Amino acid sequence: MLALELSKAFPGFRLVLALEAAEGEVLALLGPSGSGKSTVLKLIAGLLAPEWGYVRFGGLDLTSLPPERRGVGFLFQDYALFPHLTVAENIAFSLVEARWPREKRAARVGELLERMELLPHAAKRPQELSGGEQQRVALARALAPKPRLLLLDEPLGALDLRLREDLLLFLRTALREERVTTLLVTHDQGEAFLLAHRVAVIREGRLVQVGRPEDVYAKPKDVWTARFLGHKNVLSSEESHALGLPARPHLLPPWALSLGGPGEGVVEARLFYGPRVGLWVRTGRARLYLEVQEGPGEGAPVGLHLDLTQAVPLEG
Ligand SMILES: Nc1ncnc2c1ncn2[C@@H]1O[C@H](COP(=O)(O)OP(=O)(O)OP(=O)(O)O)[C@@H](O)[C@H]1O
Repeated sequence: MLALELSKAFPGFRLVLALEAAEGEVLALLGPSGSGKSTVLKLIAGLLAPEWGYVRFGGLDLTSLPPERRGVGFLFQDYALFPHLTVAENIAFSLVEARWPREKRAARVGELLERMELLPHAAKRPQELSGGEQQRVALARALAPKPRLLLLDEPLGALDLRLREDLLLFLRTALREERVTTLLVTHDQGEAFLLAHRVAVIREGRLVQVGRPEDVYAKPKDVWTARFLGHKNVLSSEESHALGLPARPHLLPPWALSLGGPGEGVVEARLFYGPRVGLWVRTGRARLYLEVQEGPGEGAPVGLHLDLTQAVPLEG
């Protein structure tokens, strides 16, 4: 198990955080830019020293160990592959350093080349690879020495959208197959939801909420978290009251809205996303968003059915 309690201050910023992750768990640290996610990873890796606190992993206190003795693998945003080494040599690099015997090394590299679908590229140099392929090599290199704890900082950050999607599913399988305890930093809630067993939402150096993706999404703690997780129907106290809910902020989750009922709304915007259509509907009492497979055009009158029993009260 990974357990940590850490505090670190920079001018204008303070991190105070306690977290736990089970053996083999993928835990995502999800927060906006500047919330302190990378700082947490650096503290765990030993690249920064905390003001106070500890990092324990597998019954061992890592807090005072230098980075190289922590048994932690990491993949940071600006991963740099060694340009003069082949793909296979890049992956083997840390195994050579750690003095793995030749046969064991070859077997592990072969296993990772296969798992990462890099076999055809084994003898190439990094500059002959696409961005996505390079990213897979970097991941294989981080996994090679079988770290017990893996730290990933925006592992898909530098890639374009389509590559991100491909690699996302790939990474998901790799982490689960390797069963390595992983802390993953991202500002993208979709990425966190897909990759992680649990998500820790971080804001301004503090933990806001932690839980399974499904639970955090369905029951965000407060208005900020609901918005950050991508919810569109976050009602103010006034809007809640106008809809017949108690006068405090509420979330209407997507499953609380459907088309139908008396046509008291007007489609203000119709957003075509391909597999789905987003509709912003203005009613006399609120402006609400829902997604449907097909929907009426802008300006069309439309009925909205709201299931208010699904409304989630939010802290302000
Ligand atoms: N070495 C440093 N010296 C001073 N301030 C720092 C240092 N490192 C980070 N900070 C500040 O600490 C805060 C948190 O930074 P951090 O990099 O942890 O955020 P983040 O959530 O990882 O952001 P991003 O998603 O943009 O990488 C920021 O305000 C940043 O400016």
